[in-house]
Amino acid sequence: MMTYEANIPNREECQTCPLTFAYKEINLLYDIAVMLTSTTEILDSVEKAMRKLKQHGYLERCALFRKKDDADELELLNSIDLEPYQKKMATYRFGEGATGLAAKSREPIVIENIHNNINYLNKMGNISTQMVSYVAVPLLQEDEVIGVISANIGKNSPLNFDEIVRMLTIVGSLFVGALKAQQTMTKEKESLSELKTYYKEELQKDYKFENIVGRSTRMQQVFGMINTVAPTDATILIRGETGTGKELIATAVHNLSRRQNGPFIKLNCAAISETLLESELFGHEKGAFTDAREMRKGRFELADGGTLFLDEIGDITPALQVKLLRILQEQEFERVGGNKTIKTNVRLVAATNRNLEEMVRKGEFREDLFYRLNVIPINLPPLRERYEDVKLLIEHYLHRFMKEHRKTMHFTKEAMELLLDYPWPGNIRELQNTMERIVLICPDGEIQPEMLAHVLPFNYQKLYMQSEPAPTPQPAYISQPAPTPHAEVHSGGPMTKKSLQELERESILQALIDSHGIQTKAARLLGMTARQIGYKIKQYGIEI
Ligand SMILES: Nc1ncnc2c1ncn2[C@@H]1O[C@H](COP(=O)(O)OP(=O)(O)OP(=O)(O)O)[C@@H](O)[C@H]1O
Repeated sequence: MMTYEANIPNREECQTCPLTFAYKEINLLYDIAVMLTSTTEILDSVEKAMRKLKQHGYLERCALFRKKDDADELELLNSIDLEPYQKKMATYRFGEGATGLAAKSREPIVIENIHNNINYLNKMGNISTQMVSYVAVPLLQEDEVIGVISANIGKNSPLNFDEIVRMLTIVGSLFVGALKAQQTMTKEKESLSELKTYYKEELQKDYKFENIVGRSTRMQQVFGMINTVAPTDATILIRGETGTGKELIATAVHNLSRRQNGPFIKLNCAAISETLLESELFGHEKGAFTDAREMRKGRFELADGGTLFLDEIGDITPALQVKLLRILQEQEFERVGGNKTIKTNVRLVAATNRNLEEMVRKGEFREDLFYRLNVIPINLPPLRERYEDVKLLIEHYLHRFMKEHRKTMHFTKEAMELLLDYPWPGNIRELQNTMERIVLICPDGEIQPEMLAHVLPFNYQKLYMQSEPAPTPQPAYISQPAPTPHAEVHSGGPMTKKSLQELERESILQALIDSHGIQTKAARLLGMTARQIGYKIKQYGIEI
């Protein structure tokens, strides 16, 4: 690093030559700028810069404050000459003392004599008589106060107040610029590592076609359909209750299509607000709204050349339905806040567990959009309608989790019957979670029915364990003929839709009791998502 300090005279020495003095200032600022840009340890460099300013006799006790995110309050970011206990006290509300006043008024505050000025609060105490003045300069970014830089000025400072204010303004902006650059870098690093984790998780998911279990006629029909339509670019609408494998099937469609080497991008339309959803779908231009500091591509743009999976499509608002229709018809759109038309080549796979036809009838979902989406409908049956797959899935997940957790176990006939008779209201997701819990909780060896007490909803076991003799494995269909009353569940007879729903209601109620009314906890116990349990609580009119 170059320094230009040698042979440069003090102000007294160069009264006749103010330019030489200015050069000295410039060189000092140059050194600080180089220091800040040549490291990633910005706060260390800030401190070094403060010491340099002190060395030159310009400033003492220099301090950099930043505005808190959630309050009009300043907190100390870095300083020199302060003890830890003094640093703790160094917070100022906007308007409080000279430092707070600088933030509030957005103007530099100069206190000529700190020893007789009420605005100098001396919060940190221990001020020497050598320090006579105090200067606090607000730091602005895009017209917002983001902090304050301050310093005490000794009796012998070679600079006058104007020069000190100028010096602090320049140094403060250098500090802020460097800190901002570091912040952006950290954010980018974080989002890169999030992306890495995301892709790692995605890779770990069992998205390979051979991992999609299903020997039932209904699932065989689904597989046949996927094989036929995946290679085309047709829009697909996957229908099915929660946890029936809609996302898994969407991924299979992508992997079997000509777009398999392109991106597979997904978005759950129910999880976010309308404004956010619009910007997630179409992206936004810089400045489109308050938080839009940078341009961001939306999912339609990111999925260019690949597949976009829109889950919970039934949840989008009428305004967004119009925009979606346009993009489906014309394959073009504009980012939020922009007027440039962007072309995209995306294959859409949508999914929902809502009754779109009824929504169309009620005027809640556009009919034209419905037909655009419903080009190829794929209906995924719930587990209760494909009883023959339950055993397969139990075995599939038992093996998978045994391998994952390095355990060896098998079910007794009775334990398997208990699982087969359970209605699996949360479908495959619930079954999968239950199997992992079983593998984790049960010891190696034989799994007895009693051991399942901790993994199946309490009410189900109560119903089941009471039944004597042990029920024979009967399919728990709603499609069973001859509905039988609830009590017959105890004797192992087929469950009626009513008894199944009652069972589900009771399981949910029990889980809510077990989790002291905390829905997310109850959902976890049942292998459901918070949204699913919320929906069921509403459906069954359960009061919390
Ligand atoms: N046929 C299947 N064979 C094996 N595992 C499956 C099958 N279908 C789904 N799964 C697994 O069940 C879990 C739930 O599946 P998925 O997320 O695809 O359901 P979903 O219908 O999209 O759920 P939601 O409606 O809640 O979004 C996933 O872990 C998935 O791997």
